[in-house]
Amino acid sequence: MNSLAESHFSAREVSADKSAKSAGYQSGFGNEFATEALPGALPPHQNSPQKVAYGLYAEQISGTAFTAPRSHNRRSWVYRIRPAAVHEPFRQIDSGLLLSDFNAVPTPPNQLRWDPQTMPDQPTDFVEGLITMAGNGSPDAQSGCAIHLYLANRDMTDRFFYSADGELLIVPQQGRLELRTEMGVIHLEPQEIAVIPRGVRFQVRLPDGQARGYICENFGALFRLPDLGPLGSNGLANPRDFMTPRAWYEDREGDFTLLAKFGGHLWQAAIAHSPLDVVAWHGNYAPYKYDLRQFNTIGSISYDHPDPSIFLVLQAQSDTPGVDTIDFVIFPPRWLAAEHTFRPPWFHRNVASEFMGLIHGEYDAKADGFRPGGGSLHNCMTGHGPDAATFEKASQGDVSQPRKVDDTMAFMFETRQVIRPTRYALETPTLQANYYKCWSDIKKNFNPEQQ
Ligand SMILES: O=C(O)Cc1cc(O)ccc1O
Ligand SMILES: [Fe+2]
Repeated sequence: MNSLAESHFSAREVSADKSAKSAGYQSGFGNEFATEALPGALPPHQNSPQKVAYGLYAEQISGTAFTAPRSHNRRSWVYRIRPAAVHEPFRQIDSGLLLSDFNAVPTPPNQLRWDPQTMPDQPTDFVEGLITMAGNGSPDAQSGCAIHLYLANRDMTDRFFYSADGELLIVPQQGRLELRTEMGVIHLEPQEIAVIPRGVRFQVRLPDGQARGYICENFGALFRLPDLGPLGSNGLANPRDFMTPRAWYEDREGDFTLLAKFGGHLWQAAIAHSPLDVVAWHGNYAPYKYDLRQFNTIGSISYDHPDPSIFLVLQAQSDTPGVDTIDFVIFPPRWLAAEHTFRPPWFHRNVASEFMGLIHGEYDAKADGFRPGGGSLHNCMTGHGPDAATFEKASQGDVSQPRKVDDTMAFMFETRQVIRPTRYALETPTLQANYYKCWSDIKKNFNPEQQ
């Protein structure tokens, strides 16, 4: 129960309303949550009574097939001022740099790396500031993902958005976000992530005036926590650290806009009320956030650098056991203790494809050039690994003592299918033309006479 339920803003008042305090969070991953902003708004023991308390409408939102196994089944019941159906017809609008067609340009097998994008000089909200960098699969196939950047410097006040194409994994890099969703408010800062489920309407406000970050739009099976296998029953991202907002609503009327990403395109409809009007809800299909600093990092305490699957936060499973369509992996601060070992990531080529971003600090495989807010892409079987400077340093240094890798947070969207950069990503001046040269100074050390 919360006191924010009485947030009845007029359209004029809302611009003065700088921040909707969160009504708090409920803890746990994929739980059956139940939350009401007005006492007694949730119907007891049934979902769809003949009349709902306070004159609310009952509505279900399903995120999985009705018949999905119970362990995967996700749906919620929302009790709202007006049903989601109440709005004018949608018409397609220009989606700018936001897209979901990844076949327009051939994908080179090159190592690719981008500098951070600079903030727009025009007022730009979260949706206007979406730039699709790469992706695979399609919303139609309900498999694959789009990798977007967002660069925003204007609050969404009268505009609301949802993606019917996929759930949105939001990774802030700079600036806090206030995510006002149908199911409650999430306050998010860099080093935290949020997931907004497919279809859930929301708007983004910028407490710091501007914000930049990354998004993985997951077209396929919903993100879930990985199994832990021999690690046992605890570790990696612990379920209790996931936070889902409590119900919060506004009763606000005006000339508003509802934006939908649907079938890879952007659509717009007039709506005369705020769709953030859910007074109570229950179920297991809801937005959540997670603080990456809570990750229980596991590593080698004997020898050799393990595969990065030990850093897996969330996975989107495919139909093939053990093969995910998307792995969301992080490289958080951690102790390196492996002896007689080359401690940074080794040289490698993988069947999976890897888009990396840097939230904060430095990444231990790259001495320089990989900057916070930038990105890199190493596709299926593309050779990569430590740059020449990192190799020199790590193959000479003392590895008899543990060393802390501190003050860093990098992440990877790793996918089963090749990640195809967009035309924009291949033509933007932020693409580093000389990235491949970070391996040019790798020396030939081979000497058959010396073991
Ligand atoms: O390419 C990268 O830096 C990511 C990565 C890290 C690691 O520790 C092992 C393999 C891998 O792809
Ligand atoms: Fe890699």
